[in-house]
Amino acid sequence: MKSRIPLVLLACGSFNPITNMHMRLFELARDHLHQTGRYRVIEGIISPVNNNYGKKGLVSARHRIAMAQLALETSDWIRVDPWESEQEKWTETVKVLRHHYNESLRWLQFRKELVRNNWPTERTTEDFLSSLDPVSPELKLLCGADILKTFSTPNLWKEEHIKEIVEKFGLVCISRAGSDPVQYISESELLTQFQHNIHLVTEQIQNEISATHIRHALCKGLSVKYLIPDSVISYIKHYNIYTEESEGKNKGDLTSAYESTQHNDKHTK
Ligand SMILES: O=P(O)(O)OP(=O)(O)OP(=O)(O)OC[C@H]1O[C@@H](n2cnc3c(O)ncnc32)[C@H](O)[C@@H]1O
Ligand SMILES: NC(=O)c1ccc[n+]([C@@H]2O[C@H](COP(=O)(O)O)[C@@H](O)[C@H]2O)c1
Ligand SMILES: [Mg+2]
Repeated sequence: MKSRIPLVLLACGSFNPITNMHMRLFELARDHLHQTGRYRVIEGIISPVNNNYGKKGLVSARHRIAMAQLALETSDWIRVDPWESEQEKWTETVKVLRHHYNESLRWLQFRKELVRNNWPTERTTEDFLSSLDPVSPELKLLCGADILKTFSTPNLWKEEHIKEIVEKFGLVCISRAGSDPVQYISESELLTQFQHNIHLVTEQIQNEISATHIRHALCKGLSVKYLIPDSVISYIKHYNIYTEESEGKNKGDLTSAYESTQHNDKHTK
């Protein structure tokens, strides 16, 4: 395992709320990447989208992050990162990838400094030194197949961003009911060109868990037990998060966040 490329998986999305399937995406991706014999997955990061994303029914990032933290208490390798949600506005996904990539390089630099300065002397055992991986980790975007479909939605993703995602970073895409990733790739010249950097993973135990279904069930007072962790159910009940009122939030027009970014870009050039 040591000679393999260290790899970090980043999943972007609403996580409104986090579901068991969101966490399974990481387990499926890690198994698949390990089976290639080339990678060693070292970390998983969940990045809940900014409040300004403008998606229908999107509740505050404060709650979405707290719920993800509770859900991830049972994982020793996946964590939630608030950076994206703390920005002033919605951040395009490629910029979130760039941020986390730079962070992983900074962390690597920091660890190299530790070794160079021979710190901590008491723990500078063979074991400790060998745990300081000198190889830069790769960072890949982890998503469900529905995201691949949105790449062809007019005005939603910039062409150069899709190119950077599939060329520089790479994609791990998990199958999802109703989505045909092989078809989306064949229909896109760009995705076809970089398909060697797109890992398609099939979930054999099919299900149709979606956060929208969970929210709708909660609004109707129906049980969501065994679809999301008990700790998250308790949190939702405690703060009465998903109600008809919360479902009515925003117009659900996803291009509005994108258009405001375009507008700002024009004015900062
Ligand atoms: O209904 P919405 O609110 O859209 O919620 P969702 O379940 O699709 O969840 P997110 O949008 O927060 O998705 C975050 C990521 O998880 C993926 N994902 C969520 N549920 C999935 C499932 O059941 N199978 C495969 N991918 C899934 C999705 O494609 C995104 O890449
Ligand atoms: N141009 C872009 O970078 C772009 C466009 C649309 C959605 N996204 C991201 O994809 C994810 C989609 O999440 P939802 O499925 O919850 O809408 C979000 O993290 C969002 O920020 C990115
Ligand atoms: Mg979704």
